[in-house]
Amino acid sequence: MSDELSAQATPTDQGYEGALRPATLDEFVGQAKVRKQMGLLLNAAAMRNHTPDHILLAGPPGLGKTTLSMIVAAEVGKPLHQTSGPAIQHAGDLAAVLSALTPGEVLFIDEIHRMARSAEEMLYLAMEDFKVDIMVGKGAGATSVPLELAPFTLVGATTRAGLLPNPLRDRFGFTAHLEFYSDDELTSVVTRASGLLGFEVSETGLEEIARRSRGTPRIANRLLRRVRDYSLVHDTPGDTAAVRAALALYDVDDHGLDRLDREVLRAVVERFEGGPVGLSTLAVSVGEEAETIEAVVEPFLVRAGLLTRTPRGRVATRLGWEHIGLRPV
Ligand SMILES: Nc1ncnc2c1ncn2[C@@H]1O[C@H](COP(=O)(O)OP(=O)(O)OP(=O)(O)O)[C@@H](O)[C@H]1O
Repeated sequence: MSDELSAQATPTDQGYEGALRPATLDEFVGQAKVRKQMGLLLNAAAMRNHTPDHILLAGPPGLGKTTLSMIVAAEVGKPLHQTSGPAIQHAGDLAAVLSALTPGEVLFIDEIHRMARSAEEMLYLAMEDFKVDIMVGKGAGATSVPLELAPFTLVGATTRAGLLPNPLRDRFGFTAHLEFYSDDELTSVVTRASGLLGFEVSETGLEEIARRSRGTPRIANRLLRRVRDYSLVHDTPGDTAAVRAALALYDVDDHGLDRLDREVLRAVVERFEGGPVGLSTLAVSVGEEAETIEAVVEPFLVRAGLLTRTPRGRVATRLGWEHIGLRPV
């Protein structure tokens, strides 16, 4: 990028995802029940001058878990310390993170279901009593030393709440289940984002983007940025025609299915005669991780009424067959 351009371009100009992130609960679109529950918990803690209770945020990717963790830190006016389950592979890793926390700091652990078991058990005591037992020395001479921690608020995020052991899940004072967003909510998301980007899009164009964003704000903002690129390169206004042309270029169909969604649905219909088919068999047939299919693709296909999950496996619905252009056998 040329120097003068890089000097002028701000993160918002660049349209980086983070630059569009809501900074307060008021700016956070949708999830009305979660916002009310979270607002109550934060206000009550502030009135008591206490650190808020620990919060678990569960839901598919891109629905606002990281955003909410940042909002919690902003609302309590304390620093946010971010890490992730995969980065905590030993109890020592967690002890280092916890002992560095200052009073009232918010600790965000993304993908908390992927933390090492030894660290998980250390977290139980830390969450409940703000202390950890550190093993000092090795072998017969090893001793356990209690370490007092500063009071903190843990915000855990997971796309697989079912994988969390009960002792960990039970220690969260509040669990928020983030749902997919409605088309109207996503229209608000992209209306706000287009204003931040200074990119004017017609109302019907914004509604079209929202309708094809798989119920997910991250995707809505990403599609908006692609339409913005298309509009710039082709020197065309952000109207419905530009939206449709840009989304066609990026293989997003009328219902918001992307290439992988269609591949999975087509595999169930054509290779497994509509199902039932098991998750691992389906994952192998499309060359994807089972976790991606289960956490990203399926929740959307099920919500769109194209696929159902049965005890015997995944089954395509009549709508699913028709979406592929076939009739159920
Ligand atoms: N409720 C919302 N209102 C407006 N924008 C939102 C909302 N939720 C998410 N976004 C936008 O979507 C982007 C992705 O959200 P975020 O990173 O919080 O998702 P996530 O659930 O943490 O995803 P992952 O599980 O992949 O970490 C944010 O940068 C933000 O711009």
